[in-house]
Amino acid sequence: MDPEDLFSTNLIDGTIASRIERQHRSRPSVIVIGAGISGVAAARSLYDASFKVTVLESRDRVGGRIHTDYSFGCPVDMGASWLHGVCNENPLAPLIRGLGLTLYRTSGDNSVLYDHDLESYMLFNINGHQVPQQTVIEVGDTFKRILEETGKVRDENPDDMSVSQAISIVLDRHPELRQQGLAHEVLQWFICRMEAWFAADADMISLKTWDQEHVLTGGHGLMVQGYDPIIKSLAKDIDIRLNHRVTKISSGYNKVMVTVEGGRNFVADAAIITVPLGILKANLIEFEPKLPDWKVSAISDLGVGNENKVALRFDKVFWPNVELLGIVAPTSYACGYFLNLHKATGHPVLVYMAAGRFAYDLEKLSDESAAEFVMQQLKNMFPDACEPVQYLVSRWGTDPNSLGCYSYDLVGKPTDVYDKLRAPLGNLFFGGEAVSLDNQGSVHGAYSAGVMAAENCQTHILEKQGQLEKIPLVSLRHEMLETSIPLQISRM
Ligand SMILES: Cc1cc2nc3c(=O)[nH]c(=O)nc-3n(C[C@H](O)[C@H](O)[C@H](O)COP(=O)(O)OP(=O)(O)OC[C@H]3O[C@@H](n4cnc5c(N)ncnc54)[C@H](O)[C@@H]3O)c2cc1C
Repeated sequence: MDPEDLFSTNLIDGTIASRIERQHRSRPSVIVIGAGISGVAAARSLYDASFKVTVLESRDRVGGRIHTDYSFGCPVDMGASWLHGVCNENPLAPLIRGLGLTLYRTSGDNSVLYDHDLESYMLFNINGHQVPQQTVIEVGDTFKRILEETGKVRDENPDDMSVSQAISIVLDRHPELRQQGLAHEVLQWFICRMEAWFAADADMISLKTWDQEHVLTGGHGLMVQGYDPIIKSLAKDIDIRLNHRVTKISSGYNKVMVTVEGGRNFVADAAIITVPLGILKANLIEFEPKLPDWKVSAISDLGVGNENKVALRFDKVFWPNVELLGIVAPTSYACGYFLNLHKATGHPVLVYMAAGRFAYDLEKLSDESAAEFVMQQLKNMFPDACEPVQYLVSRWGTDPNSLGCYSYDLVGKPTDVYDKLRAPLGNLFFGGEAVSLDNQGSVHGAYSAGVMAAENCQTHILEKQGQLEKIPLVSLRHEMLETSIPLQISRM
């Protein structure tokens, strides 16, 4: 009998528990909830260490917020697309090297303004007039100055405030930094780019922590072949049950019982929870016993942002050969930009990216209306723009499997929120991007968080079974991938 069937009665009585105990004694078992990068990384580590691993995934695909779509005939990442930190210290570097994947670097180490260098922009106003590059550079410098000045505001104020509040204080103190007319619109565009980094509006972003992230060196690189090969490689041979939406997690008797939609139960020695923070915030999974108050507070004290993409495939390229085509406007909400995938991958694809409240508003439109809206923006810049052959629209904010795109620090976030989020509860362990030690909101952060949760889970189980000394905790597979093959980077 399959161990999970033993629990179809929904009861963990002494008899059943002891039978399960006997079945599992030889090989420790773990259920991983969620088959995003964090879940598959956790599962991979455990599988390579000879644990019995079952991954339960609500969607009909693996990858989660990594979703490389191939319907255009070329890879288009509708979720994560950049590797933040193109360097050997990036935990994903061994995998990327081993799989021979190429990176297109959109910015180097000195890029202050997020994942693009200033020279790769071409900006237009709402009437389609190109913004002189000199204005872009000058306002970019002013924006850096404003951000530096917000550092002083932070030092003076013990209490946290939003980045937009701090910018207002700086502009009141330094009227010479205020911009007028077109320059004001360009400044709003830089704020829009900042908001895209956090996937939240500037009035939601914490002044205390916005620049405190430990960013890896090497700049930012687009995954030319998409992120999907990494997921596929990690997921190879793992028992992943798609269309298994977890509704309840019960822990006790040194066992965890996980219930999926439809009532089927799965049982293991421990579970690793890697569902997005948005799912935990929405209480879509019942915990038995209930999560302690400190865990519930940690879940609510961290923010989840939203970002959406509208990808357009054309049959010819009618736009200039730059990486970003931006639209400046009087407010950051009304600004926008397209990522030119043609420059990075050679395919005639533009990807419009929207973040924060605007990303939620975009989800209120049908796919067709979203594509029309975006095309109108493009036609303002290029009146001769042709219609797209195909389009794709993401809906990360309302997708019941994600409910947001990634976590960010809310104003006034308690300092120990990450420690509390990642803290295990008996035989329940927590992975996912939001519990990453240093790089929340990223793929490599989610990966490391999954590996770390797996290591903690392994140690916990082996300690309980008195086997800690007998089994090595190191996964051989990753050591094998530590080769001297260099990262393949275009646009150095
Ligand atoms: C639009 C967008 C752009 C991004 N850009 C970048 C980028 O360029 N670079 C970067 O580094 N990061 C980027 N990110 C962030 C990155 O994608 C995430 O940090 C990372 O993929 C999260 O991985 P995860 O495993 O923690 O979560 P997920 O990938 O969300 O995995 C969690 C899994 O749990 C599943 N699940 C949910 N509920 C249940 C349930 N009840 N039962 C079972 N399974 C469930 C989900 O379906 C999902 O597969 C972006 C994200 C988005 C959305």
